[in-house]
Amino acid sequence: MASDWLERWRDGRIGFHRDRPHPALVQHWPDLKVPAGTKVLVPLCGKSLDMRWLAHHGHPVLGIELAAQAIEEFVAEGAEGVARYRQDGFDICRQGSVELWCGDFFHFHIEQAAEIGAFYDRAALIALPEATRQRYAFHLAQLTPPGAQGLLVSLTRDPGGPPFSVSADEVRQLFEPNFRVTHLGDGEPEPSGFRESVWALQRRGPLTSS
Ligand SMILES: C[S@@+](CC[C@H](N)C(=O)[O-])C[C@H]1O[C@@H](n2cnc3c(N)ncnc32)[C@H](O)[C@@H]1O
Repeated sequence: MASDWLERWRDGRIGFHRDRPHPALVQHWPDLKVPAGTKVLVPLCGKSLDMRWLAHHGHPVLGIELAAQAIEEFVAEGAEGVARYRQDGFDICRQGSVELWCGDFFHFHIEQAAEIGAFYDRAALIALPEATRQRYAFHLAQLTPPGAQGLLVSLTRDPGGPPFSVSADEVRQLFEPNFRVTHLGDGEPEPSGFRESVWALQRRGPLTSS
């Protein structure tokens, strides 16, 4: 629920945040061969430094995040000036080539996504309960044009969450209707019982709802 996430940010319970770019991004993004200049959608972006890594590698970034606090912390930790504006009900902060839309990912629609050509999901799918994950996969498909490439960092764990455990079968079942799905590998099991899995997704067309 939205209020739970806002509370987590307020209380500093953001164990998911990493203080350096995610190794799976650094390792696998170059293999996707997404041309520099392609705008990357980062759903449920938090204040992830992965966005700065993508920007540094020539990609305009569009992050969407519920918590204004996360966005303020992101821009406060950056060196460049910040432009602020409002569009279609979202408050937007732009810093360099990173624009951060504050609001609900499910309220972000195709008209606003016109220039998006790629996407990056680390800890977005797995932040959502099972019933919402189907909606997420379909919404992501609606926002991305045929041919768009993306990287997904998912996770399995003992029951509980968030983060929620999303099996390989579920990743395929969620995304295969609208994406070509390739399993790139699994991380080492962590002492916490978490184990990440990394996937390349490529948007097919046209859109299928099941
Ligand atoms: C597990 S964190 C991951 C953040 C980031 N991707 C990272 O790797 O650090 C999930 C984030 O999604 C945000 N969030 C949850 N539901 C959302 C929604 N419906 N729309 C936008 N952001 C959402 C939360 O506030 C939280 O910052």
